[in-house]
Amino acid sequence: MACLHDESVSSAPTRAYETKPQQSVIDLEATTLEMEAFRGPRKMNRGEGEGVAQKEEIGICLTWKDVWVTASNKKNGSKSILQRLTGYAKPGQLLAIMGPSGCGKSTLLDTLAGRLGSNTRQAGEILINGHKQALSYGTSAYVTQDDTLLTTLTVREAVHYSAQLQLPDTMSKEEKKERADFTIREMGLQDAINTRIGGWGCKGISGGQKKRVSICIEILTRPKLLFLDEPTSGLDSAASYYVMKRIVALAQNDHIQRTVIASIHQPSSEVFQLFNNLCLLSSGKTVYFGPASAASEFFASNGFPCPPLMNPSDHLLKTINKDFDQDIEVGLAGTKSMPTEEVIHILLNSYKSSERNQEVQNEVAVLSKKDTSSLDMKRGNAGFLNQCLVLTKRSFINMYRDLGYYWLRLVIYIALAITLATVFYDLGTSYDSIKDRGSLVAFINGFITFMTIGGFPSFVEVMKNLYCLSISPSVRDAKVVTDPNTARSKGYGFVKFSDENERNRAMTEMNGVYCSTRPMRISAATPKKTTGAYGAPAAPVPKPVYPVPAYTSPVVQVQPPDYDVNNTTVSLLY
Ligand SMILES: Nc1ncnc2c1ncn2[C@@H]1O[C@H](COP(=O)(O)OP(=O)(O)OP(=O)(O)O)[C@@H](O)[C@H]1O
Repeated sequence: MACLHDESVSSAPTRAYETKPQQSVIDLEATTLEMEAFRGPRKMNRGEGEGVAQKEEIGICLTWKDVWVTASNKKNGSKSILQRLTGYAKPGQLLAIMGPSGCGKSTLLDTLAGRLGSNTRQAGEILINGHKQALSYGTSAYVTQDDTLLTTLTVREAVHYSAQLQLPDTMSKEEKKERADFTIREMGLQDAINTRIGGWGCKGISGGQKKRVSICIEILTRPKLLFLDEPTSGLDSAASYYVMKRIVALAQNDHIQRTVIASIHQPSSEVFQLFNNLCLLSSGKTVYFGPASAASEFFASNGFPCPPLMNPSDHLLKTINKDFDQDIEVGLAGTKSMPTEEVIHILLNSYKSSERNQEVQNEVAVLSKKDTSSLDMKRGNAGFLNQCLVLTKRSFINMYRDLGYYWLRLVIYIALAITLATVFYDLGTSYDSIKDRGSLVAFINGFITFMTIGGFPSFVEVMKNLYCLSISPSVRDAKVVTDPNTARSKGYGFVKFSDENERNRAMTEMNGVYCSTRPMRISAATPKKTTGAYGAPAAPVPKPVYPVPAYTSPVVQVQPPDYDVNNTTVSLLY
């Protein structure tokens, strides 16, 4: 069974928030210095490396060779998205994936992270340190383009709660807090630590800070491989620069040589200089792969030099963007006169036959043969009971601060109670009063049912996650844990597997795998119980409400609170 933590449970329409000043660029510079000081000799936390001495951990070399991705749909048949891509990402380095919109940047990132959609097929070889292996929980992290944060929490709360949930029970609460605080500092967020995240209807931290909070949460487990999808989207050039600088600092961390792969739209020249390697795509093909600093030279050698004082990344993207080729015909494309199709053709052929391409093939061959089998791939997370307690506490804080969800409902219920009491006052004991009482009960039931519809969107989000799990042939049963009073999802659920082997396999292979928009956090839902959580009586036999169209017959069911059918269960958080 699976325990899903739902970040999206009740995002508030209106909230009060603390008025902490926004972090400025100057603050960020100060932060960098503070961070360096903070990074000085320190005792390692448990989980960062079990020993006291700091030793450099083995990094992750990711290589991919001749990767093809095709997507198919009923209307258009199959379409090739990526074609014969070869490349590598090394520890301590930042690889940027660039290209015009729709060229396949996100698809490449998803392919490498193993989170392609079900309507896609992939071919080719993707190796982690020379081995074909799944990325397990804690080894890698994926920061999506959209921030999924609870808007009512402060930065400190958001990161602390995530640390309590993600880090193993072998770490004490204090150690988890220390890790969270260190990570907040690492991302330069200490000045905004007590500011609420904020969202629609209430201003909280800035977009760049939100992005850094998302990164913070993802790197709590100290992943060695970090995927970032458009980490600078929606940010101004200064904020983009400081976010990227933090990311580079993460890659070159003292004792974890992280491998960072980021898809990026439009880097400024300063941001461009931060990239170690660049993968430039056009319509799913490699136009250039190699050191970012040599990309302009490659273009110049093919007759497309970067004009003086122009941002090199702007030049690269402008040269291979064919979306606006009709502008050439009407003379709106400035000095550009050759059709872009032709330009791309020249560059693709030139790269294919270049020494650079040969170097990349050789490097991939060398990295693929490297034996680093001692890579630690398994990491634990918090126990089931601990997760339940943390989630309940966090959910309570979220509801308490959410004007729409909690306080407005309270006011509505009080107003309704007064109205009904006035209308149905002094019914008496006559035969007619029985009908009146019946109407009153029917009205209240109808009203409460109507009010619970507000929780439906978050319920759907959790169902999506459970569906992902339910399509596995080994899954026998799944349920979302809901509030018995409101029918609203509590943000987690359970999945039951056919046997313990299947459960153990799922716990190894599915931890951290993306379902819908978030990574799953799976752990054993023990101990076996005959009563509900917190001493509640055992749940009644569940009523199936959500049939899953699968080849076995797993059924996602909605049940009243937490109980564990048997020990072949896992809890799942996201
Ligand atoms: N699962 C899919 N099914 C069908 N088509 C897909 C699928 N995934 C991606 N595509 C198509 O592949 C192309 C590349 O998409 P992708 O999202 O990788 O581009 P991108 O370079 O990240 O774009 P942007 O920069 O605008 O985000 C697009 O035309 C997209 O419609």
